Amino acid sequence: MKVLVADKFEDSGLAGLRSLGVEIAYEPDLKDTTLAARLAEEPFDVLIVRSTKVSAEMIENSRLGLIVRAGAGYNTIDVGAASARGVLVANCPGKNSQAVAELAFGLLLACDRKIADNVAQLREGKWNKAGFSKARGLYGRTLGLIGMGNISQEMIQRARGFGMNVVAYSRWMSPEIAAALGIGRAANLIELAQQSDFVSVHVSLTKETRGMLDKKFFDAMRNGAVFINTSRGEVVDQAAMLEALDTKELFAGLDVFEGEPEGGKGSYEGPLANNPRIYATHHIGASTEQAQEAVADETVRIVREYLLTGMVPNVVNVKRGEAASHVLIVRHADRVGVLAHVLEILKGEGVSVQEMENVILGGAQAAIAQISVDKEPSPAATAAIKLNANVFDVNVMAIQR
Ligand SMILES: NC(=O)C1=CN([C@@H]2O[C@H](COP(=O)(O)OP(=O)(O)OC[C@H]3O[C@@H](n4cnc5c(N)ncnc54)[C@H](O)[C@@H]3O)[C@@H](O)[C@H]2O)C=CC1
Ligand SMILES: O=C(O)C(=O)COP(=O)(O)O
Repeated sequence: MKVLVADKFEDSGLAGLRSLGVEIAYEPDLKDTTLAARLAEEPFDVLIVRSTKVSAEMIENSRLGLIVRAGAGYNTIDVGAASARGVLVANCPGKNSQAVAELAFGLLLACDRKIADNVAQLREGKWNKAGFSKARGLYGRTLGLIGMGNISQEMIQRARGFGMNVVAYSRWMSPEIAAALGIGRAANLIELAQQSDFVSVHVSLTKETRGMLDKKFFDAMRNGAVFINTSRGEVVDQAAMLEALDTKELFAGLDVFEGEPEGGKGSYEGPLANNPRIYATHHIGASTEQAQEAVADETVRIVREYLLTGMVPNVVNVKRGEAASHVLIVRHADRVGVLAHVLEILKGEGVSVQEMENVILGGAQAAIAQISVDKEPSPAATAAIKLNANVFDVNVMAIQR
């Protein structure tokens, strides 16, 4: 198996991959055309990336079977194109969430105490205790969280340590779950903005979340509030945020930017770099030793499972049973050709198999195949399946959703 690592990756992860006996090409500077050319020229089975973009063209001109996002957000991978070519995409959920929560709190405190400006002025030889004595403080204030995934859950624990109240907006969090987490629940983003002194965004970038934090949201924020974004720049309407920094006297702590450079070095001259109301970091949320080691371990686990079993943990592009309407349960003698017989009959009826599992029972005499299909096979097809001497029985069940 050939594995291409096209991003910076921990030594422990490279050692873990080597111990699997796979052939590794570690080329962390590949991107855009150089990555496309490399994938087209050599038949790699697995591609490992961090924030490096993986386009449809790269996927289509490759022999990849698996793309691993060594991190959480996979918006930089054309998952639709991967699905269309039968390429699995997996990520490492929850492995860097503590690191991101730590940075989000760093930005939150930095915005409240203007730490970067303190440092900058002292380095210029200026003492300005008077100018920097207007912080609001965190204790007793309300932190509003957007999204309730791995990072938000880490944020709750840290907010508790600072004596903050937490309110969250989430699509799936019921009042009971909010109560169990010991936090408040905002019915929508406007309510969240109105209730929060500090807002921190932790949603994945999707077509629904792109530009989700718009002018209406920023208009609803409290005057002088702090806005933290460590998720993705594109979740925010940048013009609306920039306007609100002035009109609502907000401060923003940002780790991510629309159109940020790929990789470790580059230039950035966007409108967010020089605004005195913005404290910005260089997309370093996940970049702690602990987080990178945890991500590397998980990446090695994913590749190991793929290599040894063909199964992939944390796949993000398998749609389990969504198109299936019926399931066939075929109890049969464990003999060569039985499943081929069943599939041949289904094919003759134009019935498409969605998922299939065949388990062998103790003693290795008999097996049960569960085959989910996109429409109900006719009674004639079921009868034809039963005609095989090695088929004991066939049941067809409608899937209840
Ligand atoms: N700055 C950095 O270095 C890092 C940034 N991230 C970013 O943070 C994001 C969140 O990370 P995790 O919490 O680990 O992911 P997660 O998958 O555990 O949580 C994402 C949450 O977003 C919610 N969500 C998605 N669409 C939504 C919508 N339309 N409305 C409301 N909620 C919605 C989901 O329900 C889920 O609870 C990642 O997708 C990634 O973009 C993640 C790790 C490092
Ligand atoms: O895990 C994520 O979603 C991140 O944004 C981390 O990005 P990185 O691996 O540091 O390029």
